[in-house]
Amino acid sequence: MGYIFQSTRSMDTETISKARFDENGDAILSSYTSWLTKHPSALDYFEQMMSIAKGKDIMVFLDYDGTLSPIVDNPYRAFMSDDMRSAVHEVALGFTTAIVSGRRRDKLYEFVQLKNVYYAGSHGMDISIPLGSSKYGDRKHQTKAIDEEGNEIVLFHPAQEFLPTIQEIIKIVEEKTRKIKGSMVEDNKFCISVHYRRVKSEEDVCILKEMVESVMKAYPSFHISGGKKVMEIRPSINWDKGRALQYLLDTLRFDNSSNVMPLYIGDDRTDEDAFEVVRQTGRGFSIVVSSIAKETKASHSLRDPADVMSFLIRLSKWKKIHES
Ligand SMILES: O=P(O)(O)OC[C@H]1O[C@H](O[C@H]2O[C@H](CO)[C@@H](O)[C@H](O)[C@H]2O)[C@H](O)[C@@H](O)[C@@H]1O
Repeated sequence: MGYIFQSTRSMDTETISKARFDENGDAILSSYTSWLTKHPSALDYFEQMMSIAKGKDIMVFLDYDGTLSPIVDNPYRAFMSDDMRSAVHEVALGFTTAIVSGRRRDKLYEFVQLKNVYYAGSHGMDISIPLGSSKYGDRKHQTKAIDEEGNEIVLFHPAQEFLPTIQEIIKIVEEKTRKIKGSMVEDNKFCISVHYRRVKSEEDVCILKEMVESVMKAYPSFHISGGKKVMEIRPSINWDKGRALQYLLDTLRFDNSSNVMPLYIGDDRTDEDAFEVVRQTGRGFSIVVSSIAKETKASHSLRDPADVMSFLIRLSKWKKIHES
């Protein structure tokens, strides 16, 4: 049985230990306090983190839903607050910053509306970089293009060939699931999200899942992964948010790439791939956004988007002090 996501600020230890699964279906560990010793708060450990980062080129990676905007019932209304936008803007003035999301890139830009950050949509399967900042080479799946404002950009689309099939799947899944009240199919361009947050009964959720699974049997080159009350239909290519992070580190122009330190903040299962890449680089910080104790590869934690904002504000202030 699923567990309703709830801030642990209002929960006592006994309540936390009774909870069993979060809304991803991931096990909730018994004690948040002992979990914090393994994944300390990035706010409490800020000074320690920055003493390690001093002299390095931090590159900031941010997930969107559940990290920069709180989880809400309607995915089309997951707005970012102006204060959060301004915090991200300030961070991006001091550090190279990218937003890596399951959302389609154009939608992500509509929400974030910042010109000084890089965008990787569709779980990293849609990356856009201005030509001038890209180490543009003979890399597969890269093409030059012109954006809406006439700027030369480099697009990276490793799942381009799947586009027609994705549209076909969307039509079939929409048709099949139409009767499940509250369900919603979101076209994320290179992947598809089937939402069930607003489906009232557990029985309907099961029927919906079976419907989607049965449709997808005819599409063996795709797989379904889970997220927060969502089924994510993705092409089965060797690409994820971790690979996207690596791509951005490799592709953006850094004078001394061994001096670059990735800092990734995310809340969802798909962010774990990026946490793993950060771990493998042997430098950098991975921060999970969670108010419950759960299995994660992240080194640090923050409770919720409000904590993320405080962290970002502190980070840009730190940068200003250490620049002067
Ligand atoms: O990688 P992310 O930026 O975290 O995107 C993951 C999915 O987020 C969105 O869905 C989630 O947030 C919605 C709004 O709060 C919520 O209603 C839904 O239940 C969550 O699963 C987004 O709509 C998906 O397309 C993204 O794949």
